[in-house]
Amino acid sequence: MNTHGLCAIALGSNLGNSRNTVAAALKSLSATPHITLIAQSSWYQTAAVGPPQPDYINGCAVLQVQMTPQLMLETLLDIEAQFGRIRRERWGPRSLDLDLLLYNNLILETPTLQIPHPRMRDRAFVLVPLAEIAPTWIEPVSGKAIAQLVEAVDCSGVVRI
Ligand SMILES: Nc1ncnc2c1ncn2[C@@H]1O[C@H](COP(=O)(O)OP(=O)(O)OP(=O)(O)O)[C@@H](O)[C@H]1O
Ligand SMILES: Nc1nc2c(c(=O)[nH]1)N=C(CO)CN2
Repeated sequence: MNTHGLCAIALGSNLGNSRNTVAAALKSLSATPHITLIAQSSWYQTAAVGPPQPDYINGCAVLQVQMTPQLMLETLLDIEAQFGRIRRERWGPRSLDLDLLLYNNLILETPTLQIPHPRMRDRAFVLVPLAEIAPTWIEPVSGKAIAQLVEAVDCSGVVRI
């Protein structure tokens, strides 16, 4: 049973005042009991992947947590709800999206939680900010470091702001 560890998370928003939302969400997470902010990336403006929609603001953080992966997911979903996310179409616009990317070197597959996040390896909007703060972290499914994974994706739509 994993009761504590180092997590990487991704933040994204493309509805409302996205810059304020992602910054406030990270502040709220950092102020949560049993969570300590270790590192935060810059914010990026990124071209939307999926259906046509406005650009996103994306970023990543590394957090030390004293909670299980499941409880960490619930914490992220609670904060999404607090920031008024309306769940609509898959991959559609959202006021706040929080994804649990990595938890130590854990591989976990349950119906409600998959770690590493299964789509992180293909997503420049995740890998570019994560490479800033955790380049040597090994993504355990591919066995590759974040710095290696970022070299394999097209980063042209990801601009630091
Ligand atoms: N590692 C993970 N991080 C966040 N949510 C996860 C993870 N693994 C599984 N999920 C599940 O995915 C659900 C959230 O799906 P959501 O609607 O945010 O998908 P999405 O943001 O549209 O797409 P994507 O998952 O590709 O970013 C959560 O309720 C959760 O149960
Ligand atoms: N650039 C970008 N595109 C996306 C994003 C995101 O965070 N950034 N999130 C999505 C749904 O999770 C779908 N598409």
